[in-house]
Amino acid sequence: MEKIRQTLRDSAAARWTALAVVAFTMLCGYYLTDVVAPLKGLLEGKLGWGSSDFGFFNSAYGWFNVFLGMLIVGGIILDKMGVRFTGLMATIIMVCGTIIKFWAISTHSLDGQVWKVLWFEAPAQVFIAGLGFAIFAVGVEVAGITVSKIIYKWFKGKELALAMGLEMATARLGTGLAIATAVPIAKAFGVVDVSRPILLALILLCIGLLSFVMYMFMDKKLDASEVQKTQAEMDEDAFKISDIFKIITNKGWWYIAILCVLFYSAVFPFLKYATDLMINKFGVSEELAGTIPSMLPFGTILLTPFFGNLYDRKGKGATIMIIGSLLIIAVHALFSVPFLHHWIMAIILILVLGVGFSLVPSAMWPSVPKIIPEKQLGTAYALIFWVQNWGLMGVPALIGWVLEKYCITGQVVRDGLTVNTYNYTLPMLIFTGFGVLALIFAFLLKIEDKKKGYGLQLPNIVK
Ligand SMILES: NCCCC[C@H](N)C(=O)NCC(=O)O
Repeated sequence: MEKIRQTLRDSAAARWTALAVVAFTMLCGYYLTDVVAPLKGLLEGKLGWGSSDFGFFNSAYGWFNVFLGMLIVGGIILDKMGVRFTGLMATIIMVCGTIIKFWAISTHSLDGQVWKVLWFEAPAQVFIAGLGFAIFAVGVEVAGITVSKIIYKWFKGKELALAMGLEMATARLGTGLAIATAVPIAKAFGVVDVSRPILLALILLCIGLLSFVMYMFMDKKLDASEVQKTQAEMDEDAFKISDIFKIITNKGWWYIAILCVLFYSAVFPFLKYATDLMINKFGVSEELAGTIPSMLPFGTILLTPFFGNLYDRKGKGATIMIIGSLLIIAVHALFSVPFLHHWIMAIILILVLGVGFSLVPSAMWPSVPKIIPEKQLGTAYALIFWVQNWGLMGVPALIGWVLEKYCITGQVVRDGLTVNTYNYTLPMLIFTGFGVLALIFAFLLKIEDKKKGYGLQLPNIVK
């Protein structure tokens, strides 16, 4: 009887260790991504950043990923050069971008300078910090698609959605820690220093880089344990530029990409303003304001793997995405109601948002390999991230602009610093609108799945 060949993938210890190592790198990346958001008030009071400066800085996340198409380039590099090269390149880029951002926030050499670049006028510090963030964002996004491909490599036909859910949960731990710790770290030792949390993030990222180097050894071992392909098979499997055309002419892929941009636009940009929302609408003190939004990522830490596991075993991926979108709509709509301003309500809504934010990603990312073949997977994920980055870039800037133009209600002195107060009804209605559109695309995806038989409603584990 022919013996079934075992590879390193078949060792549960090896594949879960590989997951833990790359997930830690993502945790470090997400910490830096979100560490500035809770500092909005301090940036306004200490460094003179207005809401539109803050929105402009946050939009830098997409400058290179979107306009220079760096994410797409990253996806192509991933499919051509493999996960080791691309992951290492991405983590080094993250570190470089963070060094620039840290310098911009900590230096006084840019004080008083205002630059005008294209249509945008902002303090030089905002531009340079944005430049660092934009470079970092290329790294963290390319790392994200690389890690998705790594997980697929180790977990296909096994606990794929659970593994992806656990990776996202670990990354969200980075977001939660960033939101909860940024203000206390900036205010530690009795001296307010907004660059201090960024320095901590930089140190974490260097450890994340080392962690990825460790993964590279595991990846080499995995490749060595698998059946070596013949030249003909390798040629057949090689990624071709024409594959991009195949991806973007796939209706199912478009539905996922559009659902992704709409859904994430209602969550990540919301998180950037959530601390400020807690202060302005729910009257929470600045010290504690980050605690409530930080419950969202912490809530998703258990639920994303839980729903991933459910998808692996029971299927119903498209339905999971529909329910998640419904929850997002309900939460943002309730956040926009002016008379619901008790902090307990804020906690309840954030927790429900956490459920919605666990449901959609736990089903969406593991569904991509059901629609797109493995050799195009890096590019397919990269293109989805690219579409998504339009939202991650545009929506924070839009909300910052809306706040400054239509929502200022007065000024207060907090910790000796004069800052604006805002009415968040309009921004929350905008977030609700994204949820409604996401729901429509979740339904369209379900219909397309029924037509094409992608198997989104089927379990991932092959028995
Ligand atoms: N604040 C981090 C933004 C990461 C965006 C990334 N493109 C992504 O969608 N990753 C999957 C996830 O659910 O975090």
